[in-house]
Amino acid sequence: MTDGKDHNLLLTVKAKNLLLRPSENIKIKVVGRCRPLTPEEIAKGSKSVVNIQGKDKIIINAAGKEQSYSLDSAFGADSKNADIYESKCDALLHRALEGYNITIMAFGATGSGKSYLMSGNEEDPGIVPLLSQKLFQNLKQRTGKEYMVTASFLEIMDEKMLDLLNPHNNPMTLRQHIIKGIFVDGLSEMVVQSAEDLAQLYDQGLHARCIGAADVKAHRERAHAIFTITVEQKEHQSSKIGVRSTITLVELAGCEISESANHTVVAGNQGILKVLSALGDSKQKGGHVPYRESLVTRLLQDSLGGNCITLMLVTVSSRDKAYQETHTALQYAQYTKTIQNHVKMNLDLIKDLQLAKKQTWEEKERLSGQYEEERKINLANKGVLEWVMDSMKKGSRELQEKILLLQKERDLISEQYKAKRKDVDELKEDLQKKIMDYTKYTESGKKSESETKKLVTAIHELKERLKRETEALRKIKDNLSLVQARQQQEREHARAQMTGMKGNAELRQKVELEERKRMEQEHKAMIDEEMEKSKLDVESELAEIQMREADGYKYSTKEGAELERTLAQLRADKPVIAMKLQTMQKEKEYVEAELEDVYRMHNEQLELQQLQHYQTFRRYREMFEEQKAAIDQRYRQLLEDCIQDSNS
Ligand SMILES: Nc1ncnc2c1ncn2[C@@H]1O[C@H](COP(=O)(O)OP(=O)(O)OP(=O)(O)O)[C@@H](O)[C@H]1O
Repeated sequence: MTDGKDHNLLLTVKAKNLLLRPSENIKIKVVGRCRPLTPEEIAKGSKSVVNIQGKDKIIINAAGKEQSYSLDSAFGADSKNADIYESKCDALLHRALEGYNITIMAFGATGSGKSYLMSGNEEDPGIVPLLSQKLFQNLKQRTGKEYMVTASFLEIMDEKMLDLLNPHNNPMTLRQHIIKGIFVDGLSEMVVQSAEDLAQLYDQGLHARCIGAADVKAHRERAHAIFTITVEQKEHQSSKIGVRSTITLVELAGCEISESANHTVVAGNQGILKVLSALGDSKQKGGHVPYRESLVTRLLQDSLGGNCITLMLVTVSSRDKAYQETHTALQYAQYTKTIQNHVKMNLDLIKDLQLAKKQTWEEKERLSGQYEEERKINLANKGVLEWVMDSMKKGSRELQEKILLLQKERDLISEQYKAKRKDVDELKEDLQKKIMDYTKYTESGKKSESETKKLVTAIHELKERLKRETEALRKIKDNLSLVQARQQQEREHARAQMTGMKGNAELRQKVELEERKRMEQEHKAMIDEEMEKSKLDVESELAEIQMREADGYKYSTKEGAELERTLAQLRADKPVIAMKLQTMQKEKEYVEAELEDVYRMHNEQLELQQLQHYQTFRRYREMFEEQKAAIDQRYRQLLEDCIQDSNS
């Protein structure tokens, strides 16, 4: 046994040995893919201005100019994703299995075909599903080797990270390790057993990308998605890890050039573009590379100029209106072509170099199991409980999509509601202030007719505006309630399906508990908001009474004014109480349904137990009868033997 100090020393020495291993210089390969015009673009009269010449040239013929870009390879509009995978990516997978880190990243303007290329569809599967299939086919053919495959899926948007496989709110930080390189501490790493598992995780992660995004397109323009597969291989029964490789599959945010004259680049990609320029632009080469300016460049530091074999897939649209974006993407592709990576094989990572205990296979399996439970609950928390349960059953896509769409619609309306609510509150405050000013003015005794008229007109105009805005707010709220009700209906529907699910009772219970908590939180927020609104309503009514009094309106008695105030308070309290009742009713119904489920499940279990008891009883009876028959037989035999003995 070594103590902590010796262990660290050993680690450093071994790490240094690894670092001293000679590296190979390999340039980043850049492959272009021009997508065809979509049917909608054709219908709108768009023209194609991009052509492929030979095997590696992309020609843009637009704005009266022809410009040619030379890449490592180029694929045209009629190419299939599988063509690109077979000729450009499969060899990289083999390098990964030898122990190299590889990265395949899709880069291009918004709508240029990055998702189509990386994810594809049923007829034309993308690079990620194709690579997943091939990975397991290859691993299965490696006799005498054990392997462990894990996957993680990260989204980076506006410098924030989201764990797409397990959307938790725990902190995640970028860390650097002397052997492992840069990694995200806190990101879930799931152990996968088959290509199907891997494809399902990827698919679920893609769904999670859209959850809660009001505008999916805008979201994807700004968000990077990084799917990482790690493969560890070792000889059977060996304690050495042997070969470890990381396969990083990246879909970068769309680099959009605005159609305006100043051609600004959207923020999502600025970090990447700066790094590509610093590494590849001959005018900037040799200078500082701003990796640390953005999360995505820090994370991809090894892929761009480090220890990794990298393939960049540049996607462009052939659409005439997109020609400027196409030029820009290809310009950066030219820079990328010249970037030199320094690649080493990740061999002989013996046990001492494992990243603490977390890296043992057993520990990874254990953690992955833990994440699996946690991620279902986290996904359920995001309002997609039914989707999680459903995708476990592998079916009913329609229902999943419906619930996701409703969630998005609800988020969108909630945003509208919040914005309108803010306007209305501001107007109310403004009105109160104006009324107060008016009261002070009337109390000052220096009344002039024109000034009074001006103040009163302003108050009336404000009141009219407030009325209109309040009406608009009410409509949005009705809309929101409608979507909420539809969502509730779908949930009930899914819940009914879910209750048909046998087994996994513990998980179901956990998910149900989370769902109930979520509902209670939602209700609390609704009530708080209604109370806040009621407070504002009362204040505004009181201000009005004050104005009436200032205006010389005489209540018949002093109590009259007081009564009016109390009435205002009660009027405002009414909707709060109604809402409390309504939410309590809903919670009651939910708990009743839950109880019914438990009762039914309990009965089913009871029946099952009775059946099992009966079967056990029957088995015992059979055994007893068999033994009784055997004893009878033996007794009879003994008797016969005795009779024979006495006769002889
Ligand atoms: N090779 C292709 N063949 C046929 N259609 C394609 C191809 N590539 C992309 N498309 C179509 O072009 C449209 C835009 O593609 P896609 O969504 O993949 O672009 P993107 O670059 O991922 O966009 P974003 O940055 O907004 O996510 C989609 O309708 C897609 O189906």
